[in-house]
Amino acid sequence: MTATTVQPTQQTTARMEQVKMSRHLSQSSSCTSVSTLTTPELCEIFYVENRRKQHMKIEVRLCSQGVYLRRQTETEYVNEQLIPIEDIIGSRCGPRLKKRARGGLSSCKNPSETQNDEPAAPQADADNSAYLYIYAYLKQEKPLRRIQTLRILRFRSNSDYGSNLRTAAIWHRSIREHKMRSSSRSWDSDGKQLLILLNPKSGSGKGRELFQKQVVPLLREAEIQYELHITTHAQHAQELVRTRKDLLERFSGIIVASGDGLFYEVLNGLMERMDWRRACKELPLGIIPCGSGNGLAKSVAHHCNEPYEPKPILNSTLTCIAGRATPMDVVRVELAQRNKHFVKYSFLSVGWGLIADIDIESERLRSIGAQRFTLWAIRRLITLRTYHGKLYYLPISKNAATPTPSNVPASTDRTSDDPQDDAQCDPDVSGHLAARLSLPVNTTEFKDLADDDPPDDTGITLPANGEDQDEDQFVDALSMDRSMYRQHGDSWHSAFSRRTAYYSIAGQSMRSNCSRTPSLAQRIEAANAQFAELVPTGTMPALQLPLPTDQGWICEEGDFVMVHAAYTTHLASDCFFAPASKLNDGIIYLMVIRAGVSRSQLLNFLLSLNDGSHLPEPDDPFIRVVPVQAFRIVPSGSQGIMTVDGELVDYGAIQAEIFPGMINVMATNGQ
Ligand SMILES: Nc1ncnc2c1ncn2[C@@H]1O[C@H](COP(=O)(O)OP(=O)(O)OP(=O)(O)O)[C@@H](O)[C@H]1O
Repeated sequence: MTATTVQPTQQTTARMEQVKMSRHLSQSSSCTSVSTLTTPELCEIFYVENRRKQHMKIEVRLCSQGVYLRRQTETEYVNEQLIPIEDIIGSRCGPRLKKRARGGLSSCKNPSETQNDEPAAPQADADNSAYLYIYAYLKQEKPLRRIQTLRILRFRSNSDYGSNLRTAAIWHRSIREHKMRSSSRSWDSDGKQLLILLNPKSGSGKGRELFQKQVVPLLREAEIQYELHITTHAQHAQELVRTRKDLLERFSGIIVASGDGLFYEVLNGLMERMDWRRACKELPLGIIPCGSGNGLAKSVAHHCNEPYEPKPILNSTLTCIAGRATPMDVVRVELAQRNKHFVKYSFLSVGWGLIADIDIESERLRSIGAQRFTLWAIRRLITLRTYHGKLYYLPISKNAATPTPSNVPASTDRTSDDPQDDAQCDPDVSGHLAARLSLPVNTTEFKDLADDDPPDDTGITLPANGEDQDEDQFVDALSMDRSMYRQHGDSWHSAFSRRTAYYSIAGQSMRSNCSRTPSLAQRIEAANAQFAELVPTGTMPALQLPLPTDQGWICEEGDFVMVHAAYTTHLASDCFFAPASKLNDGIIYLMVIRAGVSRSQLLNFLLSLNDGSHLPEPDDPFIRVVPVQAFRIVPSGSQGIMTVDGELVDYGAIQAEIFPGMINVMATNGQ
């Protein structure tokens, strides 16, 4: 018979198979209701038999908050569980899956292949049931972690597989619709896909394998279509993002499966596009940490109150596929390189002195892993260097007008304003739900049976980490798009050539003085307007020009052990550098350490970086943290190390200015 769950009077027979519960079949009646939402609430009764041979009735409801399970034994004891819709990453319906395949199937496929990925109908004499697999990663606050959970519903009311599948498909579709409503973004809307860029050389060089084992199964469970590109050389990702013509038409977001270096390439590739403004607004960026530092991935997890360790790749993938995005600040960095000036866009840090030295010089010890930082820090402390130069900064003031590129979305994080979010985060939501559904209140938490239950072939022993994945399919998917097109205006990548055209200087515009005819003036106006569209214009004068004296700029000259600017909480996953930072606060945290600081104080500072307890006392004469919106460093001499987002740049004058909320990053608690 057909269990069309939208008919209130219809009787259904159904069965649920659930974690480590033994199989049993029984008749049940259906209860159904139609919510005020377009997507109906679904409700069915399933039966299982527990280990003590007790028959248990399980009511399963699907509503906008999630999947609600209420279990009742013959003695009327009731327990319940709500699997929140935001913790469900996807579902799948079809014939019964082999046990190994449930936790994550196969691997990435060609998009055209995945279109036809409908499960094959079973043989005539085989099981005619259709199964619904619901994949969830339940968030637990204390300790903060995600618990992998699979619920399997078995539909077998009808004698033929097709009818059972249709019933299961109604549930599958409804879960998808509720999920799309709750997440507010859908990575596959308008037939778009996610673009995933993977650096096979990042970190320990196992990025490709880790992606295949940990990321692919989750993408599969979430039914996310994607196009994977594996970089073959440095700058590859930047070139691809800069030149790909159909980037916005084809993709709904970009995920970087790598370290911070590849994210830096992607950000700069986006900013070098003629349509950078639209790209920043419409293409959220995600990070899956396969590198050695992984400062951004840890900062995003911190921002979202998501777990990171011990499974950073799995946790970050869940964040990327949650279907939300939150604005993040970007810093425009202008630097000199062989007498030319360049602009780079940064999301993490600018470093001069101690930490930049340790980061870059310890590269030669890369083979020993993260301990290279500790070893080199000791060496640097013994042979402590100081650098002479000038540091200019513009402190954050309430009245200060931080540059906001026009048309870039307002930098408001709507997390806490969203009433739906509040409802979803409410730990008592299941109790509320029970009350709303007029359920008994003497409930306890719904628990799976103990782990030591012998796993049967319907039980769930997770994770199944893709052991059955097909290596060939994976290789097939590694297509590399080499389509290139010439951009208009070659010169616009260079800040120098931009400046020779039209460049805003501290509120004024540099224009040709020989414009006597109105038509020329109009042309200049038009060109200026066009230029304003091409690059984000800030408030700082160009690097070689003096800073204004009347706008609150402060200058310090002297010997420095370090000046390190950060705009995310973590510089690396174990370096909680700027604890007060928010992804979208428009603040650069400038850590300044002056010469004269004792070695013991420095050692203490470095050792405390991992938990954020390194911050100085407010009256510390040597170490200070200054919240600024822009700064400039002019080092004396030509020997030293400077980094932008951990990448080595030419040593010399450098300046930076923050653009609040210029890009969007994938998050679990954003818009
Ligand atoms: N196929 C490749 N071969 C060599 N280098 C590459 C390749 N693809 C990208 N790169 C470069 O490798 C650099 C480092 O990459 P990435 O940041 O991903 O790893 P990492 O340095 O280990 O991590 P982190 O930056 O978090 O410390 C990037 O700057 C990028 O330009």
